[in-house]
Parts: sequence; C-alpha cells; structure tokens
Amino acid sequence: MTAPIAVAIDAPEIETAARWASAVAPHVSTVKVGLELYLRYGPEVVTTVRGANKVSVFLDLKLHDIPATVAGAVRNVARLKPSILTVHASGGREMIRAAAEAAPDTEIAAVTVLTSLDDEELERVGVRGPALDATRRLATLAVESGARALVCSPQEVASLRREVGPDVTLITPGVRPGGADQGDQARTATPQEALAAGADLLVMGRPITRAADPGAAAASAASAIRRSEGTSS
Ligand SMILES: O=c1ccn([C@@H]2O[C@H](COP(=O)(O)O)[C@@H](O)[C@H]2O)c(=O)[nH]1
Repeated sequence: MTAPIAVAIDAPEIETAARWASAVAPHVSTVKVGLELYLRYGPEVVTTVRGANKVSVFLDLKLHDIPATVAGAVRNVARLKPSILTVHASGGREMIRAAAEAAPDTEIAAVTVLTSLDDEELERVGVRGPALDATRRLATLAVESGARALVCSPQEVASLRREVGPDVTLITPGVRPGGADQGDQARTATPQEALAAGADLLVMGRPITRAADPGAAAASAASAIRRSEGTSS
C-alpha cells in the first residue's frame, strides 16, 4: 500500500515533473500540482503527471476571488478530475460554498493559514493571531461552508481534529523529516509528529524532489511512516 504522502511536484519544466511523478508514484498516494507548473502548462500538466501512474492528482491552485469567479474556475478545473482542489479559506463562506457546489466530486480543501507564516508575519498582514487561533477560526468557517478538507500546519492538526471531528480530511504541508532544511516554511513538524497528531495526508516537496534520487527519497519517507505506524513491510 502507498503512503499517505502528496509529493509537491514544484518543477519549472513539465519534463522534470513527469520524471518526478513516475519516480515517486509507486510509493505515495498522491502527487500535487501547484501554481508553478499549472500557470505555465495548464491542464496538460495534470494529464502528464497522472500519465500511466496509479496516483491521485491534488491540484493546489489556492483559488481566492469573488464567489461567481471561483465557481467558474472550479467548474473548469473539475473536468480534470483532481482528487483535491484548494481554495483560500479567507475568501469567505460564500466563496467556499460556491467552490464546493461547483465540484461535488472533488474534495475542496480550504487553506487556513499558510505554513510559511509565523505569528509576527500574521500580525504584520493584519490577521488576528496567534496562528493556532486564526487556523481554528478559518477551519470552522470553511467546514460550515462545505469544505471537506483543510490545509493547515502539522502544529495545528491535533487541535483542528478536536474542532472539526473525524470526517474532515486534514492535509499538512510544512512536513520536514528530522534534520531536513526548513527552507521558507515557518510552522513545521516531522512526518511522524504530523501523523501522530491526526493528519490524513502529508505534503512533502523539496525533501523528496531535491534529493539526488526522488524515487528513493519517496520510498524512504514511505517506509519511515510505515515503521512508525508499526506496519513495516
Ligand atoms: O500552507 C501551505 C499551503 C500549501 N503549501 C504547498 O505545499 C508545498 C510544500 O512544499 P515543500 O517543498 O515541502 O516546502 C508547496 O507546493 C506549497 O505551495 C504550503 O507549503 N503551505
């Protein structure tokens, strides 16, 4: 069985994306396509990374606009059948509702507070913090508006799980194996900590894709997770 990891395929070129997707697909449940690739290649990149791989495609477009515009955008990308599509929770109730109604077969995931923001930066941009409080506020609003999944840092997962219950999918970027470079991520934890706190899907990009062998890095991350769950194979 593949591990509950979404590998962020943030590559500049579609050829690199295709290579990374094929390398990691045997080991992980999901590959994630974000703005870098989608804004350059559009729908073609989704078809390409899906290719012959048995893997779900998570489309991380973080939509944020008025409800009618988001509904139209969601309808357009729903044709690509992503398993998950992101919108920003701060777009508000009507926007989230519009997204959920426009794509009933896709899990609409609301991004709460970006994992690159710490409490000081949140205050600078005028969001009432600390990050945990803002995340809980946005999570409740998003779920009440029809989001079936939430994106949050692994540091907030345990609290959000208590807040929203067992049926909402909790997705965590900001996952870093022990000793890995944090890069531009501010609120991080290890894969084992994220899963123990109740995360359903771990987003990991650079720790896998910047490795000399992304396939081997994905296999190693997957087996570390299995070992921590006591189901080593
Ligand atoms: O709050 C968020 C929401 C989305 N992301 C995305 O996840 C990956 C993380 O990549 P790493 O290389 O593991 O840092 C990236 O595609 C982001 O756009 C996030 O980091 N935080």
